[in-house]
Amino acid sequence: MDETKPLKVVESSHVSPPPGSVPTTSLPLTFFDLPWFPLPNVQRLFFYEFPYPTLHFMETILPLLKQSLSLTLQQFFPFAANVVCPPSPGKPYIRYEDGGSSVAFTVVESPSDFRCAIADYPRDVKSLRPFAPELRTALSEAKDGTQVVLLPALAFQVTVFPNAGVCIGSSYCHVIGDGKAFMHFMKSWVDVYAAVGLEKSSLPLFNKDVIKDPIRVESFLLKMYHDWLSSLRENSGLTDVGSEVNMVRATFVLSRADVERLKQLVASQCKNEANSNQFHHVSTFVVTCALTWASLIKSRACVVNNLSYVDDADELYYFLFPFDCRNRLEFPVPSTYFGNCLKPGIVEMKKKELTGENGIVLAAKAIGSKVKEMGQSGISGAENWLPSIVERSKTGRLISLAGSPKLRVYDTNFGWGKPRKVEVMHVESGQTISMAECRDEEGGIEVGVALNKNQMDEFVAIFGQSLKLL
Ligand SMILES: CC(C)(COP(=O)(O)OP(=O)(O)OC[C@H]1O[C@@H](n2cnc3c(N)ncnc32)[C@H](O)[C@@H]1OP(=O)(O)O)[C@@H](O)C(=O)NCCC(=O)NCCSC(=O)CC(=O)O
Repeated sequence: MDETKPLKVVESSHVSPPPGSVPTTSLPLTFFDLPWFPLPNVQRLFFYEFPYPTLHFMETILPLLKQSLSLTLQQFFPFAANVVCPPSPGKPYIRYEDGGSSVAFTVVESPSDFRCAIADYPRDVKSLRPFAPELRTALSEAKDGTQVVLLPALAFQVTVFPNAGVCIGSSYCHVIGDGKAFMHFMKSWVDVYAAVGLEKSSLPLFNKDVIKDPIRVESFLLKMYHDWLSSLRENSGLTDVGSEVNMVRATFVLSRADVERLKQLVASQCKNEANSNQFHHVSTFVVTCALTWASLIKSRACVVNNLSYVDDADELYYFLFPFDCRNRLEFPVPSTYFGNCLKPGIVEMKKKELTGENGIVLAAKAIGSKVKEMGQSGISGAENWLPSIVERSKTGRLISLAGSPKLRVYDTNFGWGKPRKVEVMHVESGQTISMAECRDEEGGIEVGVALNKNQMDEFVAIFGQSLKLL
């Protein structure tokens, strides 16, 4: 059932803004953009029901899809550009060239089962890979003869499952922008496709000067960038998202009622505390992260402790989540700001707390406090953001979060219905979980998880049991 059958390439092309519509332009990168160089590209798959033959898609949908993409790229030109990576001591930057920059756009046909592709149940992590486009790093020669690495910003692959569905697979370079910037672009594409047009007030803002760097974090991050570039040249390739054998991925859906019950559980425990008058941040996001993180560590403990007895109850586990800083800093950054504007929130808890009876409540309190604290701290301590992630990820006990219910990925409706399923590929590393709003119920939430088969069995049982006991 998980077997993926070979694809047939139907069309291979490139889409760029209309010729002459965007002048050749360079944009600098900020200290929010630089940390993303070593990280994998973001691959997001949007699956739609489309019960028509491939020819129907090619004749009635594809021309307008490409034309509207071209017009949208005119407003979001960095997504048609490259990140230029010069050797030390050069600084990387974004470069768009009129007549030279474009987005790879491929159409393929798949004989695979669409229902299997959009399923929630655990499936081999490899089963979705054929639907995600690759972004290929290139080498180019600068005017002075030095070789520079070029990272393309974005690529699309549309997969048609004849008489069943289509998948718009995207791959973008995180250095260009974060999830908010990417979803701003996707929703604008939908509006242009539907001939709604783009409001001037909702156009992206490319002014990188809005990001202030009073403590010069950039200089430290540039050093890290040059180290990364050297290793890239030595290994002649980008870091791959490695994944173990026997890894499966699955989606877990929490209904609005599940979320409400979780919130009540946490709120009632907080009320019983001595400092009950203290405000606790008990949002949908917080309780969902708490349930998932606690279930993950419990399931890992079940699998590991079956194999050997290890006294690691005091060992620290880490949960990393991104915090969108737009409109939340010492200086104004508008919500339409294009680029990266995320800071990391890291929560740490002892294994015995997370896996204990009260693990979900303790995790919710820890994550909620961190969200609250981050809302007040602006960019202070920015020089420690990256080192603290690197240090903790070395332990193998760091789980990070991709996506957010606020990105509203299911609003990406081109006119043939909202997506049946949206998936984030790099969940498959097993170190990252994904989160999105629930497709079918306002207030519900979806979580994407990948684990080895044994741990997934435990996780399914623990996660389900926790919800039942609420
Ligand atoms: C730090 C946070 C995760 C914390 O989220 P919380 O929901 O706990 O807290 P909050 O202050 O934002 O919201 C609290 C309450 O206010 C309401 N609320 C506030 N703003 C809202 C909005 N824009 N839309 C809907 N609801 C909103 C909610 O009802 C919520 O309660 P309730 O929910 O209970 O009703 C978030 O603020 C945030 O920054 N999210 C964005 C993260 C992001 O951009 N991730 C993508 C990373 S890029 C990436 O990973 C790559 C990619 O994805 O492409």
